[in-house]
Amino acid sequence: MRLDVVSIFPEYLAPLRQSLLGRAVADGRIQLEVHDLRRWATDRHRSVDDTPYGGGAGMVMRPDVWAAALDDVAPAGATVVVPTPAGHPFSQATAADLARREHLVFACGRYEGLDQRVVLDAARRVEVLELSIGDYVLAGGEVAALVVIEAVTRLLPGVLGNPESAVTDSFGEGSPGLLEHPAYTRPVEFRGLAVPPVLLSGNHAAIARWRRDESLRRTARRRPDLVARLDPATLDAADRAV
Ligand SMILES: Nc1cc(-c2ccc3cc[nH]c3c2)n[nH]1
Repeated sequence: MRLDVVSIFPEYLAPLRQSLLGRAVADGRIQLEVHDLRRWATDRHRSVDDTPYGGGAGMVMRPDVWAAALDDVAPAGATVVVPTPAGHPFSQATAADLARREHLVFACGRYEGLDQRVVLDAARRVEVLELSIGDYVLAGGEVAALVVIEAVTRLLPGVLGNPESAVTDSFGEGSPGLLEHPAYTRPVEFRGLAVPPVLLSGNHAAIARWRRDESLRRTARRRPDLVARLDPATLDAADRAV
């Protein structure tokens, strides 16, 4: 997979060169290039924004600068991801879809965002996805791009340390729509708090049952919206007894 990220704060994307992802980039399993949007600015002040038509607070990012950048960075076949609070909700399913693509280009806005014609123009030749990572407002698209890139690249074979956890995590394909059960490690007692005895029993069926029950309980308590979306066909009699 190739990743290109365009931003006026390229140093915001430095975390992409850390940890497991950084190792995948360093050894070429993932190609990553971060671009400073000002490279495509045309005036001597290298400006990238202007006042909004129709008035209102803040500045809007100029279409000419962004279009020139995407013309260079997003060839036919690339998928352009534009983080925005007004985007389609980003989900694990979206991450799985993006993980199957060859080339992702992230257009990270600042100020009040990109002139909408940047999206309209790019959509004439490549797929453009406007994505929201949640119903809260950030100061720019860089952090959202980091979130999407991490969620996507951890699904790529050979990037994540333990491929199994990509399945068993909350929202993983192994338990679609359920929150992950609690996890424990040594010591067996910590500050007066014990590990649930079933986890020490060696009874794998009982452990699996306990974990499933905990996932169901946790999901019912914290995310009733997910319970409402559960496919009843995926629940067995023991699930229904929780
Ligand atoms: N889900 C979410 C995305 C954003 C976001 C994305 C891009 C820009 C550009 C300027 N402010 C931005 C905010 N906030 N919250």
